[in-house]
Amino acid sequence: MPAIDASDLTKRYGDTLAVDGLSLSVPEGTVYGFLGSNGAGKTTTMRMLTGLSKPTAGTAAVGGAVVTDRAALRPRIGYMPEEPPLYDQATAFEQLEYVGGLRGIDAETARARGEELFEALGLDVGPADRIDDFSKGMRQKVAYAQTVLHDPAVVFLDEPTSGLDPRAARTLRDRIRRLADEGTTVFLSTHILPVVEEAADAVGILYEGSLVAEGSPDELVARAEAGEGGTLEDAFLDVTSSDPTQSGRSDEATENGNGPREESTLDV
Ligand SMILES: Nc1ncnc2c1ncn2[C@@H]1O[C@H](COP(=O)(O)OP(=O)(O)OP(=O)(O)O)[C@@H](O)[C@H]1O
Repeated sequence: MPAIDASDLTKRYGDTLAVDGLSLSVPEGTVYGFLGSNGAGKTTTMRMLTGLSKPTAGTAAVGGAVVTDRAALRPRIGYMPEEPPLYDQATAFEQLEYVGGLRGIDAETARARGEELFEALGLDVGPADRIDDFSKGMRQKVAYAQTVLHDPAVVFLDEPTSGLDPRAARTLRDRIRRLADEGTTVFLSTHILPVVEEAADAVGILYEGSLVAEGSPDELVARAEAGEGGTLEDAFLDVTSSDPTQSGRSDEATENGNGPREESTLDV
């Protein structure tokens, strides 16, 4: 059974078709790189796969739980959104204790696991160090630690390395790869293509709500016929262009206008 199994997943906001009949299958213990231009529907897809947004149509199961069954889904997944929820007034360890408490993990276990994770991530924090004094990179590492604290089967990461310096980005990328090598499935959305190129087993490219290309990074590069030295960026630009002279699928350029985002988190 795939770790992520989505069939015809669709989300409509009024006239905006944010995700249009998306089907994908991600095997256990692999990293799936999820790419797409701004507004392509990546966050909407992740919100549906993590039970935060109800699909307009279609079905999906993650870690064996259907996404509409939030009670079954919650313990099996970890989700690090683009702007992770952190309490500025808390210390890094208090943050993990709090999140652990929500997950049924006692404070002592959360603290011990936090120590391990922080060490692995190269995050040097003392027990009194508060999150509001942390750099962006330090915050991202705390956010990552709280996402994997309960050892979920499937982890969703939205731009985990954005704003990180090269060393911090590499540390996180290596952790992501290691997670998958240890059996966790990772769904990784990012605009930073080298991260996907190095960490992902498979890549899906979303364009105006539809999956327009899928394969290993090497396959996508080869398919883009980018020639010697082609990169995932060439492949990405090739399948996400609405310019008929630049894209092999230009005649499919959609009319799904990307309307303004409603300021609402209550879109279930
Ligand atoms: N709550 C909402 N209400 C109305 N429209 C929305 C809502 N959330 C997303 N959309 C619309 O759905 C489309 C897809 O948005 P989404 O945020 O999923 O894209 P994305 O690929 O994550 O973009 P980015 O890379 O910029 O984060 C956009 O047209 C967006 O305006």
